[in-house]
Amino acid sequence: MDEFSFINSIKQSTYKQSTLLKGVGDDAAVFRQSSKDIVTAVDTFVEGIHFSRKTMDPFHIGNRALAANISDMAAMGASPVFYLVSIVIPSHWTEDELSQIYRGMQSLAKQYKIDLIGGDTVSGNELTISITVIGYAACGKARYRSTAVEGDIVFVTGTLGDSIAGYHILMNPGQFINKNYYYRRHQMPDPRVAFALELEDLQRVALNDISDGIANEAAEIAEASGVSITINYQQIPTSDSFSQFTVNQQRNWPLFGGEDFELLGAVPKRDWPLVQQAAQRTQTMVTEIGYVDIGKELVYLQEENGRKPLNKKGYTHFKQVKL
Ligand SMILES: Nc1ncnc2c1ncn2[C@@H]1O[C@H](COP(=O)(O)OP(=O)(O)OP(=O)(O)O)[C@@H](O)[C@H]1O
Ligand SMILES: Cc1ncc(C[n+]2csc(CCOP(=O)(O)O)c2C)c(N)n1
Ligand SMILES: [Mg+2]
Ligand SMILES: [Mg+2]
Ligand SMILES: [Mg+2]
Repeated sequence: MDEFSFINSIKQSTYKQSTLLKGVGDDAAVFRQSSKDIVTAVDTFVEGIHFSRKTMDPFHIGNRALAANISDMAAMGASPVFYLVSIVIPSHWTEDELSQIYRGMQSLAKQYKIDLIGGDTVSGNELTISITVIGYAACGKARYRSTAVEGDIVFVTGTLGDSIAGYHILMNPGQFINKNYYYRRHQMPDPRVAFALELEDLQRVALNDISDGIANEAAEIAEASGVSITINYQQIPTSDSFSQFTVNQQRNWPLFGGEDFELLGAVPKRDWPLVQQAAQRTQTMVTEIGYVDIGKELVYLQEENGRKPLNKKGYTHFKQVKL
């Protein structure tokens, strides 16, 4: 199959979004929007860095690549509407595998009613998928990392550390409880869009999605807002069967593991009940894990024996730490 028949094979025959004027098939896509704020992001997914053939099937690769981008929309309080896919394909990938990658994306796209409106196809050495996502936020309601204020409650959705646990089990096959749960959390994470949109009535909520681990993500909120954040270690939510992992893994994974694609947020105390109601309406678990303080843009970890600065350790490209 050549580049052009490949593009034809992945082109949607109809589009779901009524604002689209031109999708795949010209030099660029066109959509018209006047009443919403447009939110856009791009994230790249590379073989050997974000996945290997051991950790993901082609379907998961597509699904996970798009999920990471949709998660950035959730973190902005935006509803995803369009995506563009730039793909670098090594020659050994078969037509069937490529079509599975696109099926993985399409299944999420169907769930979120989003359209593939463009992209680029190139041959190359490492399978690389770079997805640009476009979303809409209600005017003035995009959520920024820079809006946390002293006295806010810090919360997180879901449970943390599951994705790296899934990765660990995939890489070290053996006796583990709830393997399929952990695989799913690593291979097909659920972005928290519904929950984030349900927060629309809140005047202020700082949000960040957890791609690199809460230590890093909390630091991003602290730096952007010019505040410090204290996380209470005991309150960090983990899944029921997490106790099967070693003491070190149980400690490090929820803080530094990353790729959970849960949301970390900060809201005024008075709005915490509204956050809990939004969580209930969208069947999302939400846990208070700390608070915002004035201070030096630092993150602290509170434990029984006191409070210490939490290193910005986590997944950082070019600088890898072993967990
Ligand atoms: N190469 C780049 N050129 C221009 N802007 C960039 C580049 N890389 C990142 N950015 C910008 O830096 C900011 C932070 O990006 P970052 O990728 O850390 O966020 P993220 O997508 O939430 O995290 P992750 O990539 O871990 O999912 C964003 O505004 C992003 O658009
Ligand atoms: C094969 C393989 N090796 C390592 C990892 C771990 N990993 C890779 S990227 C990343 C952070 C998010 O990246 P980004 O900042 O680009 O969003 C993490 C935790 C993996 N998933 N698969
Ligand atoms: Mg990014
Ligand atoms: Mg993000
Ligand atoms: Mg991202």
